[in-house]
Amino acid sequence: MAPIIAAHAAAANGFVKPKPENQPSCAYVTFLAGNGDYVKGVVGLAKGLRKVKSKYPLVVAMLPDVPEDHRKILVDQGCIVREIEPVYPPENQTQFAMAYYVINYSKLRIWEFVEYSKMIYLDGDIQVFDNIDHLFDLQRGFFYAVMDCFCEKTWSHTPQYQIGYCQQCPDKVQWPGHAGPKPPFYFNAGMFVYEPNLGTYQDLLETLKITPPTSFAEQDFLNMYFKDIYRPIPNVYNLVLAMLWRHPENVELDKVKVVHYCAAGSKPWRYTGEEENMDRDDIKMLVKKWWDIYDDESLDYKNIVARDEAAKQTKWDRFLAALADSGAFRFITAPSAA
Ligand SMILES: O=c1ccn([C@@H]2O[C@H](COP(=O)(O)OP(=O)(O)O)[C@@H](O)[C@H]2O)c(=O)[nH]1
Ligand SMILES: OC[C@H]1O[C@H](O[C@@H]2[C@@H](O)[C@H](O)[C@@H](O)[C@H](O)[C@@H]2O)[C@H](O)[C@@H](O)[C@H]1O
Ligand SMILES: [Mn+2]
Repeated sequence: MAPIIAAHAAAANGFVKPKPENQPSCAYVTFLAGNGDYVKGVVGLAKGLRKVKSKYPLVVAMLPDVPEDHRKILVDQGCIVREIEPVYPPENQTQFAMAYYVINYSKLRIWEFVEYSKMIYLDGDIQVFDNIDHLFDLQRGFFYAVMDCFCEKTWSHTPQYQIGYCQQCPDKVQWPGHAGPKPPFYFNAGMFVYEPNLGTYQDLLETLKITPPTSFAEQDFLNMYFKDIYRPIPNVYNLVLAMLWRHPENVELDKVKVVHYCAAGSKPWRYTGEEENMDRDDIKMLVKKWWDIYDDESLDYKNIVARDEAAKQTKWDRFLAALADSGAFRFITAPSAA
């Protein structure tokens, strides 16, 4: 099994470094492109992070093709919007697993956000159901993400799929010697813990110019680029939904902290239940959990701010009342100016 770095175990054995004072800031970051309905995903993510009481803001790396009204929706939900320019791979004949994956190379712009010392990237089709702020305490200098699964037909073009090998169950079908070296651990790029850095950012863009694009676009590219410092973290931090029917033995649903709605037909905001596997009870439950947060008005930023203001005012009123009761000060009513 991969040398999984379990964040909680890491904390237990002192692996997590104590936070120095004045630690530069951290933030969550997601990516939004187009005028479609992914904006709902980002609203859901912003509200989900608030529901789990995360201490950190959500930054949205936004392409210019996102309409102004979508931008306003996200600002009104407390998101920090950062406009980015698209990043395109070199000219190619590649058939991406999904045609729109070509825009996903623009995710690389988030390495330029050096006002943050560490960030957690989350796809817009991800929801955080338990607080994962502790991942910001993982040791610096590594790239943390959850291992992907090779069993969906989206992988049918790969030797792993043709051999029947998957890193999620490496003992089930061993990697055969005749197929060359066993592939290194491969992560799903829907969620990762990384450190923005201008040198890395420039090198990423330069390296991309000479890297032929492949089926999973920027996910393949990031796996190649970070393979020497990639450290797997437990599946609970990014449940790729296909795991539910491909590796149920690796999933304890009540322990899952982050759900990635990446299986075909599973995007909650356009869920019909008609695609393969979408009529499963666990899928229906997870889609409902997403909608429960999305529809919860108490999690809207404006209501949270209003509630915090009211709480502050109540505290101040109590303080003044206690001061008055203590007789420490006599409140003299000012003579009427009239
Ligand atoms: O029209 C689009 C397609 C994708 N995305 C962003 O790109 C990410 C990666 O795409 P997607 O999640 O659909 O890929 P999957 O994880 O399903 O393969 C999404 O989560 C969004 O954050 C977007 O904003 N608009
Ligand atoms: O642009 C490539 C995308 O590749 C990944 O999605 C895939 C991958 O996970 C496959 O392994 C699954 O089979 C498939 O369902 C899923 O859509 C990332 O989730 C996404 O953020 C993005 O990087
Ligand atoms: Mn996704």
